Amino acid sequence: MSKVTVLGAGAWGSTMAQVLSDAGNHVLVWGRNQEIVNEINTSHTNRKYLDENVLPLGLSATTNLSEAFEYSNIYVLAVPAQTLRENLKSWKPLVDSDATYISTLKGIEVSTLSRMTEIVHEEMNTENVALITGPNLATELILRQPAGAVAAAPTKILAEKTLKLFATPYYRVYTSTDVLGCELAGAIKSVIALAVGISIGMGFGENTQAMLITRGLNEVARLCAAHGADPLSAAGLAGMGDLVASCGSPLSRNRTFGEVLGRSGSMAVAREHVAKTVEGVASSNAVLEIAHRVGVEVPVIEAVADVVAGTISPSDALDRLMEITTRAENFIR
Ligand SMILES: NC(=O)C1=CN([C@@H]2O[C@H](COP(=O)(O)OP(=O)(O)OC[C@H]3O[C@@H](n4cnc5c(N)ncnc54)[C@H](O)[C@@H]3O)[C@@H](O)[C@H]2O)C=CC1
Ligand SMILES: O=C(CO)COP(=O)(O)O
Repeated sequence: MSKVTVLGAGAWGSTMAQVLSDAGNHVLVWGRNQEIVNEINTSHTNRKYLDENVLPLGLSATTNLSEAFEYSNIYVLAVPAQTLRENLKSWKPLVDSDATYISTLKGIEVSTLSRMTEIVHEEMNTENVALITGPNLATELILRQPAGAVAAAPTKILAEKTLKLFATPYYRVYTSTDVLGCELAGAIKSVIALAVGISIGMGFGENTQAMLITRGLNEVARLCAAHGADPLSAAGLAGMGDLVASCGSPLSRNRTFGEVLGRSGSMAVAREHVAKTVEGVASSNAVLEIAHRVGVEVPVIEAVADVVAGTISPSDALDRLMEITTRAENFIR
């Protein structure tokens, strides 16, 4: 049993806090919104993000950063990807120098093309950084529906430590030392879920979705291989697992955003409809640039990045995808 601080009181921070609490840890959640923090402490709910679900009664929350960082030296990060660096900079004077950081984020920083664990390395000057990722829709996990995840860290010891922190009878956590592959897979799935959503919004069915998911998986594997990561991470929970969950579920915010975008053709309408964290929108161009940097072709990701940028319509993007000359269907090439 450990003491753990969860940084972020949105859908995912609150869900991770419940899992950690169920796993027997003492958990304090930090959030910036006083009303939400009060609600967690008094009625044990977070209605804005998690409807009427009742959180563990032992779970408490604070807006006080000093209190949050004094509480423990295990910090679970659950803020949006694009704010992580500025958050870490402002938290730095308060953190324990021996702290362990566990990222739960699924995005790429637009301004630097950094992965989330790279940002923690850079800003906090530590190697003690793990991540937990996989097919984990908050709205299902908060109901304690059975789910699996992968805890990835640079060392087996840290990966095992992360597994032990999170594992519960309903949350099966596997380990990996392929941080790069697992993290890239998590960021890319957000983009592929947008592609699938767009196709649904355009009125297409399962065949189109299956093609986008499978070719999207291929893009994950090729990007992993080109970066020296294990391409087989693409076939695990972080890759295929998360693609199945996010692309297959109307609960995915990325898929839902894509659906509205595919139907309306308007980013403004989609933003209005899904006023939540939609990592694939912010990250699609960054993922594309990462691919271009290593010379990997990623047509599905490119189509999404162009639609999000407004340089091509959803239907022209799909036409473009369908016109690409097909080759042998190798998994990694
Ligand atoms: N919701 C889900 O099912 C899952 C989400 N994730 C990842 O978790 C991360 C967070 O997503 P969610 O919690 O779902 O989003 P959310 O939109 O539900 O909550 C985001 C939280 O971050 C806070 N926030 C926004 N800007 C901030 C800033 N500048 N500084 C500090 N806090 C700020 C918001 O107040 C809110 O509490 C994302 O990277 C997402 O991909 C990962 C797995 C599942
Ligand atoms: O990461 C998730 C599921 O694994 C959540 O997906 P969305 O961010 O698309 O809602």
